Amino acid sequence: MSVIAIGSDHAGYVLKSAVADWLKEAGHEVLDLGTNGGESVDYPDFGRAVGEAVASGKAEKGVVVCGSGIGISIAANRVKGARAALCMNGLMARLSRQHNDANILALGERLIGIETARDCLNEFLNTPFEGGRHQRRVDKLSA
Ligand SMILES: O=C(CO)[C@H](O)[C@H](O)[C@H](O)COP(=O)(O)O
Repeated sequence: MSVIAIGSDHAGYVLKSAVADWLKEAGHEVLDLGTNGGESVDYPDFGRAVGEAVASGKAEKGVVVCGSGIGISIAANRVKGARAALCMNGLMARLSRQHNDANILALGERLIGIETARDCLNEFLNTPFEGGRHQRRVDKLSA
């Protein structure tokens, strides 16, 4: 199985812990880049850490979580090579893989329920990129 980097701020810590458990259950190696508790921290630090782990190849994919998922997805996407997709349901996560070859899933702990988060993770991990016309567009993102 693959190495998956995870990171969150304080507002995403509980969901990040659940994500870590789900990933381990599925046989993945988890690279947990923090935060490690509920004390207030800044999401840019953790979004960047996960973005760098994925862009450098240290991890195959990543998952980032904050309260809304917005701030930490912005932070991850500032790293060249990171394609973080903020998803609110399984269909968004599936499309982020099929069309965008997303390599980081962003979730908002304060906005989605635990089962929806699990659906998002399953779609993100198990859906292949479709390539074809989408490859040309992803190449433009990288250029
Ligand atoms: O970046 C965010 C909002 O776009 C995240 O939801 C943060 O987790 C949130 O801003 C943290 O808020 P807090 O009031 O400091 O807990």
